[in-house]
Formats: sequence, structure tokens, C-alpha cells
Amino acid sequence: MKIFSAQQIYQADKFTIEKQQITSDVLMEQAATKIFEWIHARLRGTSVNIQLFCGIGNNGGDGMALARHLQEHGYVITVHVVNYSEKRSKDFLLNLERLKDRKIWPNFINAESELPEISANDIVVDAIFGIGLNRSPDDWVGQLIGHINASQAFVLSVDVPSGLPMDRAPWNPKYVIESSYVLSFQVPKLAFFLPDTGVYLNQWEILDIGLDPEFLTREEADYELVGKHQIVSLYRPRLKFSHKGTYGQAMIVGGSYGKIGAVQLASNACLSSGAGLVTAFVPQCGYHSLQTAVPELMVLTDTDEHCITEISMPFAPKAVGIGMGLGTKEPTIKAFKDFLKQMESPVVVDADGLNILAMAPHMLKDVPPQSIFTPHPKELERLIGTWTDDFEKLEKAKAFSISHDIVLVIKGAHTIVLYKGKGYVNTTGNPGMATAGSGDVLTGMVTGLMAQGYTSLEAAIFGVYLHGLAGDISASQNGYEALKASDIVNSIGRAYVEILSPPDVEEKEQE
Ligand SMILES: NC(=O)C1=CN([C@@H]2O[C@H](COP(=O)(O)OP(=O)(O)OC[C@H]3O[C@@H](n4cnc5c(N)ncnc54)[C@H](O)[C@@H]3O)[C@@H](O)[C@H]2O)[C@H](O)CC1
Ligand SMILES: [K+]
Repeated sequence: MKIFSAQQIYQADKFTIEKQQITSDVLMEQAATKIFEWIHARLRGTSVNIQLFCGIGNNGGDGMALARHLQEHGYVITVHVVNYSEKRSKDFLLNLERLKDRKIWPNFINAESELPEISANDIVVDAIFGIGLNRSPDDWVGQLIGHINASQAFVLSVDVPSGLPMDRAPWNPKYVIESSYVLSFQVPKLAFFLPDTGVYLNQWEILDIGLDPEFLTREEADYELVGKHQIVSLYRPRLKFSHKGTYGQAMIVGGSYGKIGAVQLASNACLSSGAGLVTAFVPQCGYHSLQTAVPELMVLTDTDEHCITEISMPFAPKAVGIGMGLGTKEPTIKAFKDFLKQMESPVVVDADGLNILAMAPHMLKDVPPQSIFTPHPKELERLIGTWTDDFEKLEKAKAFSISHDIVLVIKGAHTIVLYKGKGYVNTTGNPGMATAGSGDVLTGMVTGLMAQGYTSLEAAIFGVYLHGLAGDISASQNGYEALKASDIVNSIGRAYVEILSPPDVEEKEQE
């Protein structure tokens, strides 16, 4: 699903209005009707107090139109106009008039007004600011927002949580609505998926408000949300007359004294992702444990007991994942450098492999094109430097990915894969996966997919999704806290089965 910028959403609006020869208030009415239907389907006329807080722009207009529908269906409503500017939008005014025609007189909240009482049992509709927010809310509006957040009422946000900017971190983190549920129009917004801004939403859902399909199909987006539908289209089925050679020979290179488990996790994940053959290359101290723990694995060792000093590959693997538990000792750095020089096809670099590259950036020129980097936030910072907010982080990461021709996997709650200036935002995974070795499993999986012939970009997108899904399946059985990286490996099979199962109704709607 495409993720459009605020600018593109305004363009979609304009295009739809011109092509369908409608007025802008028709779109607003469609949006408000969709929200009303969502609420009505759940409340079915319950006599709960609904307090609507409406700004004076089009987000506020949506709120006013919604108030009218709610009142027409007998709901108990209070409408507040958050009067933060003189510049009221045309469609806000139109809907204000329509309310007044029905003898509904909103309560106008101004800087000097007292804040209305909100009970924890009320439902708050948040229609103060939408995607048009372009500066910090005034202090009194921020205080009203804080008052709503403190009420413990269920807060339903129209389009976006009010006060949440679409292209930067909030000016003041207290001046943003903490939404219980966001009903967002037509397309998901990038801010929903980034740590600085995503924390303000509990749940979200997209409502189709009828923006023109021609525009939505034609317009290129910088970011895309990756769901099951996209993943199924990437999947490469296994063939009846195939053999292990068909699915490639993968190599996992890493480990040092006390960190052989990282290689074990990655190798196991690589095998479970479907690679035909997997060989691990480790210092000698890892030999026995790996041979015992993973019988399917072949093990090659370095001449050194404790760390890798020279990576010799007696065959040309189809895919290599390197870096987990590797350490950054001088001889290991030299071995890594020689390895990169000798590799021609893309490799997957993780953990200490990335740390070495951050320490010695001149080595980046030896990284084969289309290689995959899988940094966690600290490793990313070492590679690209610090950032002021997530949006700047993404811009810097994009520039890095383009200049080194790297598929960059930015790990987080919503992992984002960046390549050639485009971002793919993952939708699977859970907080239980923030645990030791989870990243080693991902690297093993992505390497396993590359061994099977997935391109670097495909392997990264597919691997990230599959990894998150395996984590979700594990968490559904044992909860978040007990989740261990090896549980993720054990759920890879079920994750494949889930990907290949027919979509349920909700998934079909989201396609
Ligand atoms: N295609 C769609 O998705 C549709 C969306 N709709 C709704 O329209 C809003 C966007 O409306 P807009 O009027 O452009 O902006 P806002 O309502 O978010 O903001 C109002 C207005 O206020 C000014 N402003 C910005 N920041 C501040 C501030 N801190 N203090 C005071 N004033 C501020 C600025 O000039 C804004 O224009 C979208 O989110 C949807 O809810 C349509 O109803 C249907 C189509
Ligand atoms: K809002």
C-alpha cells in the first residue's frame, strides 16, 4: 500500500475534485460519512457522551460533518470549536452552518476559555488538526490537548492525531493527542510508523473516502507499506523436480570466543528459511558446539582458536551473511577487508561487520554492489552519523544507501528497507522481538533467501516480513517477555504457512 506525503494527498484531493467534477465538500462528506459508519457499527446507538473537538480547518470540518450525522442518529453529542485561528476553511464554515441549521450550537473554546470537563467514560472525537499542521499548536491549544490526554477517555482521531506533524518530530511532545484509535483517510501516513511520531497512536485503520483510483495507481510514492499481499507476490514456490542445489549454498561467517551462539542462530535461521545447504565459518572454538547443536550445518574453521583471522572459502557460496559475534580485533578487521575485496556478489553484513565499516569507512568501496546492511539504531548512527529526528534519519540513510548502492535495513518496531531512494515499511513484528539474537536470526533468514535466488531487495523485504511474522506467531503462544531468538527460528515454518494461506476478509480489503 502506498504511503503518500501530505503534499501528494492534497494533489489527490485536487485531482479527484477536477476529474469527478465534484466540490470539495463532497469529499469531506464522504470522509465524515465513513467515520460515522465506523462509529455507528460499533456503538449501535449507545447513549454514551461523545465530545467532538473541532479545529477551524478541514480536519475540523470533518468533525463538524460527523457531528451532524451523529446527531441525526440520536447520539448524545457536545461540539467544541477549538478556535485557534481566524482563517477558517470554506468547508468548515459550510459545515458549521449546516450544524446551526439543525439547531446545534457549538461551544467555542478560545485562549481565555475554561477547559471543558471530560469524563473517562466519554468518547472524544479529535478533529483539531489534520495533515495541515505546519507549526507548533499555541500553548492554550497544547494545554487543551494535554487535558484531553489526561482525561482517560477513548480518543478517536480523525485522519491523524492532532498536533502530530507529518514530516518532523513534534515541536512539543506534550502538545500531541495520544490517540486510542486513528481513522486515517485513504492512505497510511509515514509518521505512524516512526518511533518519534508513531508513539502517539495506539491503533489505526484506513478508510477509503473515494479519492480517485487513477491518481492513487499512477502517483509514485517514496514509501510503501508492506503487507501480506506484497509478500505473496514476491514468494518463489519450491519446484517438484528440485534438489538442494536448486536452493543454493549459503555461508554464515562470524563468531568469536563466547559469541558462537550468534552464528548458531543465524545458521539455523538460514536453514529454516529454505537455503539448500548452509556452511558456517567460525574460529576453532565454535566447532564442536555448532556440530552438536545444528546437525544440518557444515562447519569450517579459522586457523585461530578465538577469532577469525582469515576467511577461506573452498567453494563459491550463492550467499554470504557476515558479522554476527565477529568482534573487532585487528586480525579480524584484516580478514573482513580481504573478504570484501574477494567477494563479487552481494553479501549481507550485520553487527560487527557494520561496526568495522563504521570504524574504517574507506572499506565501504570494497562492499559489492547491492549488498544488504542490517543495522540496529546504534549501528546505523555509527555508519551515517547522528540525526535530529526520524525524518532526517531516513533522508541520511537514503543518501548513504544510494551512494554505496546498498540495501539498507533500518531495524525497529517498523523496520524500513531502503533501496534506490525508496522505502518499504514492514508491518509484522512485536516488542517481544527486542531480545538478544533477534538480529542474528534476521541476517540468517535474509542470507537464506538470497541463496534461493531472491534479489537483494526482495530478500530484505521478504526476510524482514517473515522474521516479524515468525516473532508474532511465537508471541501469540508464549507472550512477549519469554520470547527468545531461537523461538523466532522455530516459528519460521509456520510463518511460511501463514503467508501461503488464503487471505481473510480484512486482509483482502487492505489489498
Ligand atoms: N484527501 C483527504 O485526505 C481529505 C482530507 N480532509 C481533511 O482535511 C484535513 C486537512 O485540512 P487542512 O485544512 O489543510 O488542515 P488542518 O485542518 O490540519 O489545519 C487547519 C489549518 O490551520 C493552519 N495551521 C496549521 N498549523 C497551525 C497551528 N499550529 N496553529 C494554528 N493554525 C495552524 C493551517 O493553515 C491549516 O490549513 C485532513 O487532515 C483531513 O482531515 C478533507 O476533509 C477530505 C479530503
Ligand atoms: K485530528
